[in-house]
Amino acid sequence: MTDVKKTVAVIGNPASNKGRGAAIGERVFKSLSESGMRHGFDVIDLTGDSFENSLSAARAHSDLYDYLVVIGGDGMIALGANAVCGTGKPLGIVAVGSGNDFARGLHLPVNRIRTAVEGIVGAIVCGTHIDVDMGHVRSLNMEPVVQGGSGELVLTEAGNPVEGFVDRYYAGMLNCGLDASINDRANKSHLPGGSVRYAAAVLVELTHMKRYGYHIKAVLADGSVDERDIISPLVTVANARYIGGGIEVSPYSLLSDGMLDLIWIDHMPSVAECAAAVSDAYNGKLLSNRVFGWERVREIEITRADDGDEPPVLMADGEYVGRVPVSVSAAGMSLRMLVPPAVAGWHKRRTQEHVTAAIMRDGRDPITGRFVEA
Ligand SMILES: Nc1ncnc2c1ncn2[C@@H]1O[C@H](COP(=O)(O)OP(=O)(O)OP(=O)(O)O)[C@@H](O)[C@H]1O
Repeated sequence: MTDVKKTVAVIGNPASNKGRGAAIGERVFKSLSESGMRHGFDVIDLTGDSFENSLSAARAHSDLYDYLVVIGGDGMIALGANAVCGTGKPLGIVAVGSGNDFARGLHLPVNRIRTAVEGIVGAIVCGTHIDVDMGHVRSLNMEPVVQGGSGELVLTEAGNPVEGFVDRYYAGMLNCGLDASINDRANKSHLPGGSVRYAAAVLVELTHMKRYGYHIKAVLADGSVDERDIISPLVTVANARYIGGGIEVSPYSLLSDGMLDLIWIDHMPSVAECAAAVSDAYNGKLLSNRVFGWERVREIEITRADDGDEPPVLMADGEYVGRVPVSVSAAGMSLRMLVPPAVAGWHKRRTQEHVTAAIMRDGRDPITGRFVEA
């Protein structure tokens, strides 16, 4: 490290895990502070009493720190990403949530606090980081604002809905249909373990799928525009690969390609097709299944189609976002992540060629996304 003393800001989630989150936060703070004494950096705590307050503190005090470390699940990573995206300040993560899908996709330790802290210290000392893409979702109209944790409307003192524009980055996926309902059900479940909750929610939600009406206008990888209605139970705009504690919904996602992956259910699936899709989702072959459409997009507008049901409240990284109409774009290489040298090396090795090989294996055309007929 250089002679100028650096500062690491830490943000935990004291409310998580029935209060265990506070103890985990203290443990990480203590451990990082001890390393700081050895390696010459300071540690400060910017944890607030809510998601919004922690995010505001991270933004308002950005001049006080050189690195931000968040402790928790995908929601906390979204908090960190929205605080430092586009600033060049590296984000470290101690993944101790219920899903931890972004950390999993990055090959970072999951639910291993000591290893995660050692990795962060190693990255600071060695100066290793990787730059990754983010999804960026913005409202096209002023809409009622929803609470991130519950999806309930935010009300004025007089009880009227507060209106505003969504403008946020997401690391994992923007869930616009059945996938948002699954996420919602899993969040409210009392079953033990994030992946068990998610799998149970998948099975329930598959039994009453709706035909949501979306109109999409997407700019594809080659610059061409795809505009049409999609009447479907599921539309997802993925930046990263996993959701629900390890379900690989977007196996072709590459965090350094400046693209997002649009995935949707192409036709109402039969029971047999649903069963095949569930099994494919756990072995990385979901998109070999003809129930799903896939397209690689640079940006996309999602509005309400004349036909179909009203899409639910959208979710991103397990948090409620707001309703369509929205525009979504890839913010290429906009988030700098603190990763130890071994993880930085793994990312260099996962290239476009690997992804293209998986697309061809699944029988799709890498440009159009359509299945290539034999
Ligand atoms: N300081 C805080 N006080 C209270 N609640 C918070 C605070 N920070 C975040 N939250 C809430 O915690 C939830 C997200 O927690 P987190 O991402 O750590 O865990 P998780 O949901 O178990 O993880 P995963 O998304 O990986 O399943 C959100 O609903 C968020 O609004």
